[in-house]
Amino acid sequence: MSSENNDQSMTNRTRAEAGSRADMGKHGRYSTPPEEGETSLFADPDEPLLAVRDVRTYFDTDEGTVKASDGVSFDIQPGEIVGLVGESGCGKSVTSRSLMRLIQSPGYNPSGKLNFDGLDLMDLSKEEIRQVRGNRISMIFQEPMSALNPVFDIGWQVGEPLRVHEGLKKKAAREEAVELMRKVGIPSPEERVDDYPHQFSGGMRQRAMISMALACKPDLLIADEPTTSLDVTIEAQILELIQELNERQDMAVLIVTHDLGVVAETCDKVAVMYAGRIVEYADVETIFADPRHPYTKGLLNCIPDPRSDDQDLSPIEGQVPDLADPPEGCNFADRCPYATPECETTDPRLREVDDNHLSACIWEDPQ
Ligand SMILES: Nc1ncnc2c1ncn2[C@@H]1O[C@H](COP(=O)(O)OP(=O)(O)OP(=O)(O)O)[C@@H](O)[C@H]1O
Ligand code: NI
Repeated sequence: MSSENNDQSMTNRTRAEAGSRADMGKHGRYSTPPEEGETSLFADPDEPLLAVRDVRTYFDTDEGTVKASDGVSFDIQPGEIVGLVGESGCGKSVTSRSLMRLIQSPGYNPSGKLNFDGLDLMDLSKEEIRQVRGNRISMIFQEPMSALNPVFDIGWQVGEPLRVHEGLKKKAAREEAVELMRKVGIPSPEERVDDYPHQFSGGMRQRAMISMALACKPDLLIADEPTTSLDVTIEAQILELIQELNERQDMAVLIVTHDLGVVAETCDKVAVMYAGRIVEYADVETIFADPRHPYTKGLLNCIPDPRSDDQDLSPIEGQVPDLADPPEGCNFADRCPYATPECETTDPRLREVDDNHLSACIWEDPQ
């Protein structure tokens, strides 16, 4: 991994030089697109827990190839909470599921590199990836019933990863399940351990799913809209729980959400996704204080009223491009108030516009 990092800083330096030679316009410096196959992100990269590089998740369908994720790159450092945010249909769930190789649809055609602590997850066999899933990387979903089986009691299910990955016997796994349930705030866990999922409320099911995901102390938890189906009070409690576990266990979290409020409250870093691509990536303060990509600026201009029920991000005029037939240049150009003729023809790639701040706009600071 360290040799890769050296390569990264070299290619970034080359890119910075290319940028400084280029024109200055009213939107700041114009970037020379990096060479195809260049995968570096930061000039001074830390050692990430997960390095996602140029991940493409294509689906071959009758209507053509749907490019649900199209060259996605970002890092997750150990113990950090990263938010993956964007409008509905932009590819957040496909991206997060592809990290765990969970997609099994016909026509599924992935590529790219997923370096997790020295393992290339893309290259692992089915058996090897099973060893990682639920053990070193766990996932929780919006709808807990999709992860919980209605015919087994909660204790059996929470203890399952311990039986599978750590070889615990039934009794020991059940005892451990009670402790895990206690840890996530399920009251009277020694009694509730025998309940079935339908006997749990929505919030308690979400807690049960989290306790199952945490059983093997994963290094990374992927949470896809973990609070979307919950009311605001329960949502706050679950987010607090995720943050607490992140701190206590030094567990990194990728939290997928369309809610910028969730991002502001919980995340250290933010990856903004638009039409299958990461368009901006920076720490949370920077994203809110100094957004560079016009799509991020658009999202922030339209933060919905917190008192309203409608928290969807659909404020920017125009339509998301057809992922089966994306435009030649920037795929946000036709909705972008700052677009210039160059934007129609140049495919913008993610590049460093400031220290640890990436944007996929050809302009460094459009305004
Ligand atoms: N199996 C599949 N075959 C073809 N297209 C698919 C498949 N799965 C997802 N897609 C398409 O990929 C795109 C991204 O979907 P995805 O579910 O990742 O979006 P999302 O950002 O998670 O949206 P939401 O916020 O609504 O959950 C969508 O256009 C979707 O129709
Ligand atoms: Ni989704």
